Amino acid sequence: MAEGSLAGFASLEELLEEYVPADKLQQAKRVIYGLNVGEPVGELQLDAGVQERAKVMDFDLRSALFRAAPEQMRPPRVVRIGLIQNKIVLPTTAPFAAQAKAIRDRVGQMLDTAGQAGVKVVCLQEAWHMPFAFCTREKVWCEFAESAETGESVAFCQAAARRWSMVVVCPILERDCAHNDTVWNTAVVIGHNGNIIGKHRKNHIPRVGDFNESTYYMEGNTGHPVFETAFGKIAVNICYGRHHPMNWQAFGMNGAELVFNPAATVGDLSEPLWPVEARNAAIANSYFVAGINRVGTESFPREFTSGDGKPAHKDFGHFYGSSYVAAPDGSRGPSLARHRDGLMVADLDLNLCRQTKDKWGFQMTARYDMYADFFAKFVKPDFKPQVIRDPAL
Ligand SMILES: NC(=O)NCCC(=O)O
Repeated sequence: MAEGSLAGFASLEELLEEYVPADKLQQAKRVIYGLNVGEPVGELQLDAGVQERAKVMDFDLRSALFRAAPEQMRPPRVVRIGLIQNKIVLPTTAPFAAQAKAIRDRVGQMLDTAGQAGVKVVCLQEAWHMPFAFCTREKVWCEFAESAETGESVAFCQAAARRWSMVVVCPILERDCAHNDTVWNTAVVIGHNGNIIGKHRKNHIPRVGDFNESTYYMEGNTGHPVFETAFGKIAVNICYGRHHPMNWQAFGMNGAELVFNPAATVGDLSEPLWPVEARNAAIANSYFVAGINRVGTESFPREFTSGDGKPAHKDFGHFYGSSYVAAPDGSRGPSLARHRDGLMVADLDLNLCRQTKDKWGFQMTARYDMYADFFAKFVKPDFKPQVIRDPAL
């Protein structure tokens, strides 16, 4: 059985396809994956050359096609997006520069395949240019941090953006030299001309399990920016920020049509949450969400503990990949493999965002003023929870 697979399968879809008879599978999928404009989410016919590259370069290649209803007053606004999940290439004991270069070389293969497939906006996984060493609490890993403006990984993505006229979302460990060498967890958004449009710093920093990230960086100070690109209004909610509904909501209120969630999370902690959270955010905020999770198991040279009673160990556990796209109408596409590098290519008709708003009206039934009032009270030291006690107790 392939290491890191789901009981020998690349994904839950593959497992279901093997065991559920075709007529019943259709019904099961309708309930589990939803319908997009009344139909199962489609698949793209990707170029044979693109498929061949994925085979030769040994990465998973999957696709999804999300439609919107035709409108009389607006043409369709279809954008082709790409999600890339990747393992580290060299062991974490290798020289740091060699590790970083090997990852760039590997991700470059998938970025170029995305470009060849006609992708116009691509997003990489959280801190894609390095091992996710934040479990260790060792400060040596800060050496991987780089400038969001001039860093090597950013320059590498800028070159890919120029080569393919493609927006690239490049999540890095950032070193802000202009502010006294401060370290941040940041996504740099690169325009299709290779220019830097802006950056977003991770808003919510985990303190759960081995995710000892607060040893390295603080909560971000960039708010909830939406980046207006040539291909749509996009935002980035970095990993653990997906557990915070208001974080998602603020990106939506600033006008996002597509929110990427570059992540690094492991099976034991969050696998059952993963298929729910991006999809729920897409539904609640009437925008598309693309979740990209790291893949593979990364072992570190020295043992660490996280104060949770577990014996000292050298790895986080398995990063389960399973990147996917969810649509505002509640439908979702297939997952990339749980155990392999992968590229997801998806066509999204962004008209579906406004159509869903018009149908469900969440933006008009949200009662923002009521909640603004509640939160204003909640953050005051004299806040008293509104609890009405059963007088019979
Ligand atoms: N990278 C990161 O924030 N991971 C936290 C774990 C999780 O949110 O599943």
